[in-house]
Parts: sequence; structure tokens; C-alpha cells
Amino acid sequence: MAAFTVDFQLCFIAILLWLFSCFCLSAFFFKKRKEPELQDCNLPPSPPSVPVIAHLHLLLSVPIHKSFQKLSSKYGPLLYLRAFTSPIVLVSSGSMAYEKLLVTNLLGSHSLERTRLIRGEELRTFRAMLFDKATKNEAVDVGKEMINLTNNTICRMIMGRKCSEETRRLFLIASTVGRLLKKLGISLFEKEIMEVSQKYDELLEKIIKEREDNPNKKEDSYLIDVLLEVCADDNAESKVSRNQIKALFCGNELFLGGTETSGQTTSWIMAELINHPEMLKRLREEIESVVGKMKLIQETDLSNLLYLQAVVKEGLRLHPHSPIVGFTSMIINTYAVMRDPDSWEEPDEFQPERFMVPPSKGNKEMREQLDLNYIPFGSGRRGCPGSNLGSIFVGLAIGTMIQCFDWSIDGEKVNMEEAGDVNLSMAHPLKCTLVARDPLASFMSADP
Ligand code: HEM
Repeated sequence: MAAFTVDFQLCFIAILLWLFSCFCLSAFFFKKRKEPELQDCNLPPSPPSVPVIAHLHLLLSVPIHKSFQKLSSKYGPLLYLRAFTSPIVLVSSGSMAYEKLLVTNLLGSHSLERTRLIRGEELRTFRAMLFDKATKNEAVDVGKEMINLTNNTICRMIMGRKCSEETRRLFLIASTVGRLLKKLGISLFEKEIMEVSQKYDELLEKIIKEREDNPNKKEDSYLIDVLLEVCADDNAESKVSRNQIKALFCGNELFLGGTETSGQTTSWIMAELINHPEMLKRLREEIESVVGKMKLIQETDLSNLLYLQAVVKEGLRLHPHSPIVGFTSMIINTYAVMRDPDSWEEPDEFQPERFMVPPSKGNKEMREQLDLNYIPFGSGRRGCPGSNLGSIFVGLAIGTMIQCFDWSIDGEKVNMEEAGDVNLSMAHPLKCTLVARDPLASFMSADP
């Protein structure tokens, strides 16, 4: 009996302690929100919840990605959950087939060719923005402007229209929080997503409705048109729901994977070129001899600009955006592999020449070396499906910035200190002032 009393007391104390810690945790980790604001929002569906803690038990179950996968297969890919009173939107992609559809209709070589015009237009806007900053003598945050460029371009490649300021804000939240969580297969956004949720849903509904009412001709169709066609087809091989199409725009890996990676890579490469003026000069000379002195660089020039390609490759080798990548049951330290002194001469030096294939080495040997030791885009099934598009983004931006402007920074050299753990970034984001170069300035000021 005595033993029973002690156990009962212990149990009681344990329950009290548990409840107390739950409340402490909630006060510490989750900000309180007012219910009326949430009721205003047009929220995604929500699974049954438990009193007080709401969906906390689901968020704490291990392994979390499996538990979320189970939830999304039961209730759909876009879910509204709560931990106590804190809102969470869970975005899970539906199926491999759906992912495949996205990748082939956006990143495949045929699609890249079809969307070249969009990238050309966005590049012109980017160049005009830089020209404007140069005229006003304003500093440029290279990474930030590159993220804007890639966001706008990917958005247009998907649905034929630009991102609004709001959308861009949402993507920026997604890229910060989502970066850590994408490995778990979830996207978790805080207050801001709930605030824009209703307006955002309305905007997406409007776009989808517009496309449904006026479908594009097949040859002019964007990814969104292909997805809507599959969504409407009951006999389609891979099922796509309306919610999945919406989920594509809030936190999908296409945006997370495509924007910050290109932004950071471009910043690192510009920093290396500013620190190595002789390489910057060589690159500029190559552009002038291949493209011409009176013509602005275009995507179709990239395949002829071998030194530019080598500069981009070397930037990706020294500063991989993902220093750690996971393969099936292994973790690979790409940073260490690409700086391994057994494979690379002077591995810590920025030397684009190493990617200019010397005639004595031959292409085969070079390719073997790259296959084994060059993995800035990961490798295998989990490797980056956007590697071609990423190289185009970075190559074009670097080519444009070097061809059209002279760059300067505060101080002698750019500080190359690294920051970040999951993703490698510059501890001191690259900010420069620029001057438009003659005679190209006259072309840029005439740009729209
Ligand atoms: C220079 C630019 C880029 C770099 C350095 C880069 C690098 C990477 C790396 C290393 C991974 C594998 C991550 C891992 O295994 O944990 C990855 C995955 C991915 N990337 Fe990229 N990427 C770039 C551009 C892009 C672009 C432009 C897109 C598309 C618009 C894109 C879409 C994706 C997607 C969807 C995944 C996830 C693949 C999966 O998990 O199955 N990336 N990227």
C-alpha cells in the first residue's frame, strides 16, 4: 500500500511537472497570437487537435518527417497545425511523380530553351537596376539583388508573371526558416505567412482562374498550365491537386533551392574577382573578344565563354553553398572533398585556370576528375535538378556585372570570412559601388 502511495505521488508530481514544463515551453518558444486575426485568414485544412496543446504531440513525434508524411498523405499536402496557440503551415509535396513533373517541365533542357526570353528580359531589368544605382552612386548588395533576379525569373518561368513585393517577402522568410527545415521535408513559417495567407490565397486563386479561363497555346504554356491540365484530367498518370499547385508557390524547394544558392554563389565569385583584378581583366577581355565591344552579353554567348565558365566552376568549388550533402545513408563533406590536397593543386586558391582543359590532359581525364571530386550540386538522386539553370543564372549575372561596370569596395580586399553551418554564406555580405563602363552605358540607359 505504502509503495502504491509513493508511486501515485510520483505520478502526480510527474504529471504536474509535465504540464508546468509544457506551459513554460509554450511561453518560451511560441509567441502568443490573437485568435481573431487567425479567424480572418483563409486557412488550409487542419487534422483533429488535442485540447490546450493542439497539434504539439504531432510535432514532437519521432521521426518527425515520417510523421508529417503520414499526416499529409491522410489530410493533404497543405495543412494548418497549431502548437498551443502558435500557427504552423505544413507544406509537403505529394508524390515523386509530382516532383518529376515539376522538374521536367521547368528545368529540363527543352523547357530551359523555351523560357530563355524570360531570362533575357529579367537580365535587362537587372542591368537597368544596376545602372540606376551607378548613376545615383548607391551601394549594391550583390547577393540580395541576385536573389531578387532569380526570384522574379523563376516566378515568371513557372507562371508567366513576376513576384509581388509580398511574395518576395514570403520567399525570404521561407529561405531563412525553410533552409533548416527542408531537409526534414517540411516548411514551417511563423507570423508573416499567416498575415499574408489570405491575400496570398486570393492572389493564387485569381492567377489559377485566369489561366483556366484563358489557357495558353501548348507551345506557350508555363509550368502552371501543365499542372492545371494534369489537375483537370481524371485519367492522368500522376495526380496533382489544386492545393499542391498553390503549395508550389509557398516554400517549395524550387524557390528555396534556386534563389539563395545562386545569390550566395554570385557574391562569392564577385568577391574573388574583386580580390583578383588580373582575373577580372582576363574575364572582361574574353567577353569583349567573344561578345564584342558594342553588344551586351546574352545567354546564347555562355557556351563560347570558356573562361567565364571556369570562373563559375572554380567559385562553386571553393565556396559550395551546401558544404554537407546527404546521400542515401551517408553524409558527404563537399567542402572537404573539393579542397582535398590529394585531388586539387593548391586547393585553397581561387584558380579558374584549373577548369580550362589543357590539351595534354584530354577531356576524358578531366571528366573523371570532375565526376569524383567536384560536387557543388550534390550527386545522384538527391543531387540538384537545377544545376544547369543555376549555372546560367550565375554565369549571366557575373558576365553582365563584369562587362558593364567597374566595381569598388571600402578597403583593399573583400573580407572572405565564412558564416553559416547548413549553408555557407559570406560573414560580411558583399556591398560595392559601381560605375557604368563606356561605351556600354548608352545601351543600358536605353534599356526598359
Ligand atoms: C548555383 C546554384 C545552385 C547550387 C550551388 C545548388 C546546389 C544544390 C545542392 C548541393 C543540392 C543537394 C542538397 C542535398 O543533397 O542536401 C540541391 C538540391 C536542389 N536544388 Fe539546387 N542548386 C543551385 C540552383 C538551383 C536552381 C536554380 C534550382 C531550381 C530552380 C534548384 C533546385 C533544387 C531542388 C528542387 C533541389 C532538391 C532536390 C531533391 O531534394 O530531390 N537548385 N541544390
